[in-house]
Amino acid sequence: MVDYIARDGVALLQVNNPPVNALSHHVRVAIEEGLKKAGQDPRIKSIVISGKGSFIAGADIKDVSKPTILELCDLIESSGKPVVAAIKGFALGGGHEIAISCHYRIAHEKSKFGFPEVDIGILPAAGGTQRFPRLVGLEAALDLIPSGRHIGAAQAFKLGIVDKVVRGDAVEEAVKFAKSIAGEPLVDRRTSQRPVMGAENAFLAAAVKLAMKKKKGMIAPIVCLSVSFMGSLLPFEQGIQVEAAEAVVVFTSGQMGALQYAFFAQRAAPKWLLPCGASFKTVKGRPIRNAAVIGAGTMGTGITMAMLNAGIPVTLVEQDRKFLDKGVSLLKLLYAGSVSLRKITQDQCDAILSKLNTAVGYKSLTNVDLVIEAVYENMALKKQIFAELDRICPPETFLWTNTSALDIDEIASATRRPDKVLGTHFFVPAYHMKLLENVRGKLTSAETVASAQMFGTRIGKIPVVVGNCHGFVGNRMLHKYVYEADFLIEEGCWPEDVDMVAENFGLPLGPFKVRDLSGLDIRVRGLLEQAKAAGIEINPATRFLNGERISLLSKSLVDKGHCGRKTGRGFYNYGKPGGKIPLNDRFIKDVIVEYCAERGIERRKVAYQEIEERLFLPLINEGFKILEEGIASKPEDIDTIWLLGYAWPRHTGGPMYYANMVGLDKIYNRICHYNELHKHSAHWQPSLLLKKLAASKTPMKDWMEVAQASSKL
Ligand SMILES: CCCCCCCC/C=C\C/C=C/C(=O)SCCNC(=O)CCNC(=O)[C@H](O)C(C)(C)COP(=O)(O)OP(=O)(O)OC[C@H]1O[C@@H](n2cnc3c(N)ncnc32)[C@H](O)[C@@H]1OP(=O)(O)O
Repeated sequence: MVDYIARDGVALLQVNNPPVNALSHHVRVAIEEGLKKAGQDPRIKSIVISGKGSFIAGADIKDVSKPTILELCDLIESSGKPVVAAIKGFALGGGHEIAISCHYRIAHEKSKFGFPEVDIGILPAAGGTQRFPRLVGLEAALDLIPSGRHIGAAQAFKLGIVDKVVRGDAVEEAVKFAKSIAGEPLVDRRTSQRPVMGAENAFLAAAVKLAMKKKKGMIAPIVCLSVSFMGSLLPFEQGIQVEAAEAVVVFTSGQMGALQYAFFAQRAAPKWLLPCGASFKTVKGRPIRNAAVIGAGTMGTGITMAMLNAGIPVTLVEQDRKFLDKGVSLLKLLYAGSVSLRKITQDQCDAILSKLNTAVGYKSLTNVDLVIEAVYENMALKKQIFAELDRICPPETFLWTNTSALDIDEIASATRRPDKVLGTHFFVPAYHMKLLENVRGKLTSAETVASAQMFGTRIGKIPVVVGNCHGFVGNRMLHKYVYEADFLIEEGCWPEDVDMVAENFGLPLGPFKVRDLSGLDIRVRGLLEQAKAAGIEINPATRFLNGERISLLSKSLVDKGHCGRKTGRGFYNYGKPGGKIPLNDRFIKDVIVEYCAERGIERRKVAYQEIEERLFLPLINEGFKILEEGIASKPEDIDTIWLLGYAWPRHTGGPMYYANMVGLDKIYNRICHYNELHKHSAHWQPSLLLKKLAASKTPMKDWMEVAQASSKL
């Protein structure tokens, strides 16, 4: 766990706990033993702490509550022999706290530093909230501790975290340095003994405001701020007492469990398993050497960029030169923006763009490993494209479709290779959003799934395999939330009432602000197409479609020119087309009241609790139906989709984890209650799996056993 290597008067303690050198209990004990051994050996004059491969990525998240890192940090700092941290890779969390307890820090130029504790719901409670401000000053500490942000070695040097940045072997350099400082006094090298620079509170309010915005609803960042600030006014030992007392607050808040769950859920989600038993362990994917994207709209260019950024050569294809040129200009503009923001250099930008080819028509696609079609959502068009691609592309080429809801099997039926057809549901903007829903059809092969998962990871996404149904996992659940939001308005809420509840729950924007952003006309068009497909003519009195309650409120607004932000008015008034600040509007309220009156809907006061339950319970219920049907293979997949694709508040773990926290029996009873009241909405019919799990009180880790046993009956 920790190798002890004594050489020329220096004891090198090298942590060896793959994959990331997490500080498990045994590692902590072994470092302590090494320090004691070195302290007692008169031949040893100085000590170096390093990690094999990387430095230390922090406490082991599985046993984070064992509070011995604090003592370890004190032991390091109080050592009579100089201790030097040799940092390669990551010095995070408890690893960072160990580094700043050392008397000196030598770092490789590519190393990274940060306090990600807040993102798993805790504090740097091994003295980090007290030592760090003493090392870098209060302003930088109040920026870095609550944000959880990683910084590179160059910035760490500027801030005074590291004493020297090296290009070569950090351990060798540290050992050399440790020898050179043997016997030197350490008084001013003990971080805890320094005063806090910049302890005036002018920037405290700004830091609190920022933490409330960026880490909405999370307790740990705010506690970090207050503890670091209070500590700056106190002697170190008293600051440590405050830190310990506040650590209990975050450790017992419930958010820690949810955030730790989210951390592991996100890492478990790419590990796929199909109902046939094939899995990431048994099937290898085929690497993608080159690809083509059909469609140079927002999605197509975004997907192209995601691939180019990962070094995959891409041919961007359109049927019309004008559209192609427009897409390429947009793409070049985005890269130019990255250059001017210094996210990439001009040379990197040129290297990326050198891998971009363009084509009008599909004829040139005779030598590609993968084609991703990203035209607009129209089944007939997609089938026509797939049939043509099937004729032109080599038989082994994967044909994937970017769709957010359409039937993958029907698209695959247009080809002679349905085993190589799969849905890749990217989220907007596709070059940035981390989530990729990989949708397997009935005939999609395990090799295709494995290849899509490998591809997703390569382009920097978290890929999650889901089954084929309307809307897949994310949008299928979202639709229920959107429906209920509309019904709440019909029944008496104003848009701002509903949005406030959703935002208080932790979502960045409520459903109506989101709708204004994406455009009301889009949903209305979808609804009208659905009605047309069902052979139903919509008229002002229509309230049901195929026996299901629908709301045409958006249509009434669109008919009056309210299409959202782009027209300056939607559910809110934005002052001008393209305006960004939503204002409540009497005229919009009049439209709502008139709409209800025309349909004889009596408006009433809807309580806060009802709004919250009606927004989130149908979505959760749908999640259980998705598990029951095998559309998702584990609850972690659903939660990952919601955390990454829909900005679900991370400190509640995701909808399935949240349901488990609230209690499945309570969730089930409330769904039954609303099912009694809303017979015309199938989304209130309780999931059978939820019913079983609630009755059996099955722990979350065993839900899938119950789901699988039920599906075999
Ligand atoms: C009652 C009151 C008591 C009060 C007592 C208070 C005491 C508290 C004292 C101290 C506080 C200190 C806390 C901490 O240090 S918390 C941990 C902080 N560190 C992190 O959050 C880092 C998390 N890790 C990462 O960000 C990344 O893993 C990475 C950047 C280091 C590397 O990324 P990458 O190369 O992409 O690898 P993966 O993320 O895929 O990880 C590989 C593998 O390793 C597992 N893993 C990573 N980090 C940890 C960890 N810290 N603990 C346990 N396991 C970890 C990860 O799950 C992957 O596993 P796999 O899926 O099985 O392969």
